[in-house]
Amino acid sequence: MSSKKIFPAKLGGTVTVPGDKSISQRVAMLASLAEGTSRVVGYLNGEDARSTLSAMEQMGAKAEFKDDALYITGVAGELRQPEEPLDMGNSGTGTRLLAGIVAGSGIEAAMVGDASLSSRPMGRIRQPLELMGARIGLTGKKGTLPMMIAGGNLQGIGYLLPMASAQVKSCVLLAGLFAEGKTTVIEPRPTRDHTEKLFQALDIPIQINGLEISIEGFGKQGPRYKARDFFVPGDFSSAAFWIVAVAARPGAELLIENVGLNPRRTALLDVMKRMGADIEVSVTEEKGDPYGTIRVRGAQLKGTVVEGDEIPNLIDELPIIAVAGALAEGQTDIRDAAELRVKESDRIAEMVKNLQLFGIEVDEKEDGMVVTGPARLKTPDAVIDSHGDHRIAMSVAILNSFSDGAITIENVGCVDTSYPEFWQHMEQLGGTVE
Ligand SMILES: O=C(O)C1=C[C@@H](OP(=O)(O)O)[C@@H](O)[C@H](O)C1
Ligand SMILES: C=C(OP(=O)(O)O)C(=O)O
Repeated sequence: MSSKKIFPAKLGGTVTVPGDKSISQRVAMLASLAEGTSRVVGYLNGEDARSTLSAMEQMGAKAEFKDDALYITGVAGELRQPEEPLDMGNSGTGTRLLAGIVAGSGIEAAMVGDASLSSRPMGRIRQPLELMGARIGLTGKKGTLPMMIAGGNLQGIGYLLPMASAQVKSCVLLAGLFAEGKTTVIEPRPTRDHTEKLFQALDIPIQINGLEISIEGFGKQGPRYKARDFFVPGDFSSAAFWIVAVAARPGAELLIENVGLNPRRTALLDVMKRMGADIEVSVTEEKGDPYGTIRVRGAQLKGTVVEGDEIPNLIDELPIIAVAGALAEGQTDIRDAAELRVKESDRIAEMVKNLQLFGIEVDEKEDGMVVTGPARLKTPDAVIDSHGDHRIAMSVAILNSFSDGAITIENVGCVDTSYPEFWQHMEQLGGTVE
């Protein structure tokens, strides 16, 4: 089990974060279904993106990395039945989105994953996929993996999402590509819209009317569209760690280039500005999934409330927002975020426990937490276990950069799922990691 020792440090400088995990995985799936070869620049070289790509290769797509780009040759709508179970590793996004595609096609496939993924709820995709006519078996104890999918002959449905989840929304829309008739999903709150943007880029007919999204299915022969080139911007969720590390330290400065700026992903910037951070954004490309540059100058932060419609647009940033809360003056109150309990770990329980180890005052709530700062950090003697959750490992590493002693974080291999260069970038920005 790998571990890292993190020393206190004032972080700052210039960094380019690796490709967006959500966009990379959607590009892998959609380019694999296309007719012809797509050239993809910026594809994330992380484990989640790799397991999704391997699953597509098992079903007939061809993928090759050449001269800094990924070339994906698609199956023109007709997936091949995989001979082995699809191993989705640690990826909730890969599993839930791909389940929609497999259910839509006429093939049968099994999906498996690591211990963390095998504890995450899959009933949320079984319900709409069964309503469309697929057969889904969840053989795990509590509606969890392994999953058996027998697809084909789907009918379009109208579906009101029971929770704000871009994964469930995208699963239904991807299955809808293969259905007879129209599929409509209605979201309770706006969530990331990368699937919709990629459908538009590929000229797949999609109608978006506020929170209601519809597509006309291609029917059981599967979707027919041509390959194209894709650019994957840097992952805002990876940039978030450095944004908080610098925003919370008066005098520090940071420049992040070529980073995704989709407004359904960047609510952290609004939160940080409310907390008093000095942040400037400049958009390089507005079309499709926007991206550009973020400049941050550190300040003494103050507490805020994070709740409601903001939550889905910063869902993966909540562990690092809890860290910002610990460094800010007054209370930071995170609400409406019960979904955090079913991520790679129970992120509410894990962050509460970890903040308490540093001596920070924090109250656990069913759907969030209240953190009181500014904390005088007490470097824990104990080693901290990430419990296999990449965002917990990286958040604790940033928190310790504000401490006055070294800590050891155990079980850090998980960081490779989304950000393999994280430790190297920490050193590049002035940190010391052993
Ligand atoms: O659609 C996506 O790419 C994602 C959606 C979110 O999950 P939910 O849809 O479960 O909220 C997010 O937490 C995950 O990291 C990526
Ligand atoms: C929740 C996450 O990913 P996934 O659901 O794809 O495993 C994440 O990256 O924080």
